[in-house]
Amino acid sequence: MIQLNQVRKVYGEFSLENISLTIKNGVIYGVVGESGSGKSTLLSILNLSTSIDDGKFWIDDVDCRDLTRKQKGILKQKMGMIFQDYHLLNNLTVLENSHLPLKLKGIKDKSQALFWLEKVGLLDYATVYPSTLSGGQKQRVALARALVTKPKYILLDEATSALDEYNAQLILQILRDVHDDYQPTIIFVSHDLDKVKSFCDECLILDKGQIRHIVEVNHSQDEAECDPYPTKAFRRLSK
Ligand SMILES: Nc1ncnc2c1ncn2[C@@H]1O[C@H](COP(=O)(O)OP(=O)(O)OP(=O)(O)O)[C@@H](O)[C@H]1O
Repeated sequence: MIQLNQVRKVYGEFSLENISLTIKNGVIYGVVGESGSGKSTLLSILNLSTSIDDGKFWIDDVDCRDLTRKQKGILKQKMGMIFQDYHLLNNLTVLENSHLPLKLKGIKDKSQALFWLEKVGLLDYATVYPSTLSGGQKQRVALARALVTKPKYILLDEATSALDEYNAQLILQILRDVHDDYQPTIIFVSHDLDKVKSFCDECLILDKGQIRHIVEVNHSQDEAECDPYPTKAFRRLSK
């Protein structure tokens, strides 16, 4: 479980303020908001890449404010991350990129990396280098790399935004299958409201660095039957 209590992060004129939330184990949690609302900043806090300026923050009951390098490493091993710009290593092949998180754990066996490359439809590309791939293919390699350790937390920063609808749906379907398989917690940052509404169980709406609303998404409920405030907020954001 992830808990934030009154978290604050300041970047010059911009600040994330009063961020208090609980992300329960196994939930698919959306973070949505306009450009510059602080979505990536929040994700990089959750990913332990950015320190907080104030407030409290726990992952699995571990206080994340003053972690040693070793403690951070242990928590990070529970995470698989997809970055907005993929973060693939261009000097490694597709297979080596996908295998990297296992290699860092001392696991030489590449069978899991091959398994995930097949899942994302890129087995034929195992020996090529990322620079020769399309954006959608790079994103699928990033997905294979994020999933190869079977992480407890899967963090996705605009993982589908740069993709055509076919590739976006492919990635979402793989994530749904993974979620059905072992119920990881998935944190899905996006400005695409339709995808957040169809994919997530719960959704945080960020507005200028502050929580505007936390919405439980009821997939069986018609929008007209939903609480009018979040519906309005969704509409405003979708303009
Ligand atoms: N490392 C950094 N150093 C300085 N300012 C930063 C840093 N990271 C983010 N910011 C600032 O924080 C604000 C929020 O940025 P952030 O990337 O979190 O927003 P976002 O909602 O993810 O936007 P987008 O949808 O465009 O990716 C912006 O004003 C940005 O310039």
